[in-house]
Amino acid sequence: MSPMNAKTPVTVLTGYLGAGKTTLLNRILTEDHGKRYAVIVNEFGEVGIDNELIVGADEEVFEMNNGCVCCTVRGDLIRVLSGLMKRKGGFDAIIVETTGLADPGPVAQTFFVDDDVKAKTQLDSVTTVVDAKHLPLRLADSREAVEQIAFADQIVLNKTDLVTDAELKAVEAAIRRINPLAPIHRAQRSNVPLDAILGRGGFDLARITDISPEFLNPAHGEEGHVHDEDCDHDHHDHDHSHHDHGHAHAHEDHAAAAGIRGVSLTLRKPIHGQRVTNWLNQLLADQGPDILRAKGILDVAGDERRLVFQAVHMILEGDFQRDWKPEEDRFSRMVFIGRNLDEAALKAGFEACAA
Ligand SMILES: Nc1nc2c(ncn2[C@@H]2O[C@H](COP(=O)(O)OP(=O)(O)OP(=O)(O)O)[C@@H](O)[C@H]2O)c(=O)[nH]1
Repeated sequence: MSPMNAKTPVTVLTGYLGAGKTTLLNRILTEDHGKRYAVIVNEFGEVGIDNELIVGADEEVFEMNNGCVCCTVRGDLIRVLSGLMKRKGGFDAIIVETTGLADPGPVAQTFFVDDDVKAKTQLDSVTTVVDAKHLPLRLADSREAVEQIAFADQIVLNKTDLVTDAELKAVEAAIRRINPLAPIHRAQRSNVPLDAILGRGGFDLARITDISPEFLNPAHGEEGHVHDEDCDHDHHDHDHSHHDHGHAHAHEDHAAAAGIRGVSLTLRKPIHGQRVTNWLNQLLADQGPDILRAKGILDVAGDERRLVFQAVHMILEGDFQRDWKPEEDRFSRMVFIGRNLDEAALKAGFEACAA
């Protein structure tokens, strides 16, 4: 399962206007890490201050042949990536910075769909930079801001210098409600350790348990649970201290206003492989436009390996990966992030897939 080491990892960097993406990018480009990064910036026709960076991409989004409006890819990005991959020597990694108002969906889907891109690159993560001070406002007024959090494999919670500890916890709680899965890295001036965010395989479920152990653990509680110190660890990041549960329910309404939230489901019985595949395919076909992201690790009856899957809207990919370890507690878990999610129906559908 690792043809991926031949592929160049790509980080999609997203985040609302002014969140700190360029600050992070500058750190990536100037720190002494001995790696060669190519940066692709999409400028939406503006001449931005970003244009010293390596390559520009035009906004060119198209629908895929299946006619689903949620399935779009970036033609410009495919061309720029293909061009980069042909360069002699290549790059250790590629960063795609999207502008603050972009929907990360089409960018992420590009990596699943185009054969050439798929053969040569590997989406490492969608990394979203969030402004801790302004997030509450953005969640209330900007659908893009909510979607960027929903799509994230990991989140850089920046500008923590501008908020109190209580505000910070409230912001984390609001993020968790939308995206129960993505590790949150607190930062000032985007000073997150680069090795904590790049090359972590955040998009690839093979490593998801390394990154967010809570993903495989039984749920701590109901929807809206604020993770405690056992959750959300990034093992390289020592400045996290979640000593309490923050009870920041005042922010619930913001995410609710955009209607996007995360639902996570756990089943402690082996799953019937074909049944779960059929169910997921049907679910995504019916609700793909509303389901922004889904991820899961499944204990399939009769197989010693963990089945992992990952979806962006309707595009679903799944793979048997490493064996369950003998001492490992086996169970199946999936997370859906989207709007209009019917938790009871999802739960019933999932449970019906038991072997
Ligand atoms: N106080 C404070 N300011 C920050 C921090 N990080 C970045 N800034 C400032 O916030 C402003 C925006 O940062 P950028 O890195 O340009 O943000 P961006 O996300 O690239 O913004 P766009 O290109 O507009 O989408 C700049 O003036 C930064 O100096 C931080 O942690 N704390």
